[in-house]
Amino acid sequence: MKKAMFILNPSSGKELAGTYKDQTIETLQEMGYEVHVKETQGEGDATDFARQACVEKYHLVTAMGGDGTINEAVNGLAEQEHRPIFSFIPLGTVNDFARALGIPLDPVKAIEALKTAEPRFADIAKAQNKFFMNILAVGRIAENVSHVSVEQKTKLGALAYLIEGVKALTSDEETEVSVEHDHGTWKGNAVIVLAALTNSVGGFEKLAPNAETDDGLLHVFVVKSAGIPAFLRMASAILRGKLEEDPDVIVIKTKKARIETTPELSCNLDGDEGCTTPIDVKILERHIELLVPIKEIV
Ligand SMILES: Nc1ncnc2c1ncn2[C@@H]1O[C@H](COP(=O)(O)OP(=O)(O)OP(=O)(O)O)[C@@H](O)[C@H]1O
Repeated sequence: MKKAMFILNPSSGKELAGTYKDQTIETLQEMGYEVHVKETQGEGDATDFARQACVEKYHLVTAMGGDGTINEAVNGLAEQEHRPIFSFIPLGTVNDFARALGIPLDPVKAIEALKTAEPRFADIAKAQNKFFMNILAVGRIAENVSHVSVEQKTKLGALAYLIEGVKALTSDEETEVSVEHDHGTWKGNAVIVLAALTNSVGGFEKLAPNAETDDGLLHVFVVKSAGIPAFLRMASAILRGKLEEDPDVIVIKTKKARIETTPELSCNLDGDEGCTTPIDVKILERHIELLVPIKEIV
């Protein structure tokens, strides 16, 4: 019998994993899997469980939780030789990866959709020794957002970025940035550098409207330091899906990049604090096989 590992984070989102646990187990059993349930207790557990599923040759890993839990599970799968098919039920506050893949944000529907989902390969990326599926953000804004409390982020959502952006622009400290990519090097003062793999970033589904989950590219946006009016104009451009057209935004499509900053800054990976500059980032094309609902179900 095929084996599925079901990893759930009881603390994610509104702590509702318990409510959806039985429905998920039953659904996976109906799909023909012998289900092994693993509940996380803290940081790193989802990574360890996913890695164990690879070593023990599971066929499927299903994770239930927020973007943090999904990211941890992917980090467990990423470097293993045998990688089970991966699926997930979003329970977080932002759920960017689910938005990008058309996985329903309502957990009941997402579980139901598993029954008719089909496997599809998706890119992930590696920044230093960590993997991400959605977004790498480097800059004073990103660093500050990493330190915003979970409660505030839940309450403010994307507004947290706007507030930190205005704060960064009103401080006197400039950040010199260099982005070395497949086609050259960009150097200048910037407030934030984003490397996106999918169209949905921070809940904005139009930040990188052209990014596909399997296009083999990092969609890099360098937001130049051009003053508060320009920053607010760019914030509005993001909402309209027109960031690429802004004169103070540099758009780079590349398979790898080296991002350096002066001063040194920590980055934000899929919403959580990650490595420190200089950062080497590269795409791992179609690296994870995902169960994704067919369009009609969504
Ligand atoms: N049993 C647990 N109790 C408390 N924290 C846990 C537990 N299991 C895992 N964690 C922590 O939860 C973090 C991941 O949370 P996750 O991102 O899934 O939920 P969220 O913060 O509600 O969602 P989002 O990221 O969308 O806001 C992990 O990094 C881990 O440290």
